[in-house]
Amino acid sequence: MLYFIGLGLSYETDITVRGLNAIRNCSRVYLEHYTSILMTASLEELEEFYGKKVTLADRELVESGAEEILRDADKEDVAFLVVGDVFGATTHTDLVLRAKQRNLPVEVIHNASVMNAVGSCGLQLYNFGQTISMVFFTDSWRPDSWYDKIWENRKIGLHTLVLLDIKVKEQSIENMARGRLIYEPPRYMTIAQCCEQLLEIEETRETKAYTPDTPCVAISRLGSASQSFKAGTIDELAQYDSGEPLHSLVILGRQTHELEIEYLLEFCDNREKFKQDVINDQEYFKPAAWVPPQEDDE
Ligand SMILES: C[S@@+](CC[C@H](N)C(=O)[O-])C[C@H]1O[C@@H](n2cnc3c(N)ncnc32)[C@H](O)[C@@H]1O
Repeated sequence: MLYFIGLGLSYETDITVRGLNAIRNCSRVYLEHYTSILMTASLEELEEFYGKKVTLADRELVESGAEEILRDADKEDVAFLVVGDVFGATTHTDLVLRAKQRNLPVEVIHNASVMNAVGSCGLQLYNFGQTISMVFFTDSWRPDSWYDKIWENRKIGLHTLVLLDIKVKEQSIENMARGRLIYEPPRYMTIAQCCEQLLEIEETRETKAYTPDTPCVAISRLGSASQSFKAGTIDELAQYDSGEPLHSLVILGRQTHELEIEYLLEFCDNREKFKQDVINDQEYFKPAAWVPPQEDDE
């Protein structure tokens, strides 16, 4: 059996009882290690807790060396662990499909994901639109296809969850070109970096999917003892020190409910200003008034 097991958001003990039991019967255990990190447990702590050796699976192993992970999964139990939920990142459906194409038995054991735990900032999950990923800009690569998705979400009044890039095993261009397997220290995008990139692309596009005054909420270290939320405009959060990773951002939609706003007021510096920012943003993005179709009198 190939088990895909979600680990939850933070602690080694966030795993479900069913997930833990499955791991204990596995002959090989892989931990996916490029889309997210378990914030409060090291590899050694996980190994001790499971009583098993755990192999870190980087992007190369999962995408190019998948055969190694799938090997003999019809004869023995193998576990592929994912921080959060298995399907909280888009990449893992590919591995599930490959296993199914080889007729390997697959079982998924779910867990909490940033995609649902984000509700603890007070915004209702039912009011979210498409999630976007913000990648680190480089001098020559500043992708902005996410901008259109924010625009689409905001046009129909929905919130946008922005997941922030992490680079845990990255080679410099020079080391890559020279074939040297030397990796840069891990990097995690901060809320301020994300907001600066949002502002830069709005300045280039100028179609006002959002403005510097659009209200947002910064979500840091969700599910850990130090989880924190900060509500403010994009401009304000571009100055915010979000601390240790991991971080996500939510750009508010126009349909923000008054209970959602009340919840968010706990997390802002100036309640009156934040309320006014929400009203101004809603006014700005208000859809054109509905005009009934003209009756044809003839
Ligand atoms: C590609 S997603 C993977 C999500 C994961 N599989 C899950 O289901 O939660 C990784 C990104 O989600 C966000 N994220 C994940 N866990 C988080 C947490 N505990 N607090 C805040 N943001 C988090 C960060 O932006 C991180 O870079």
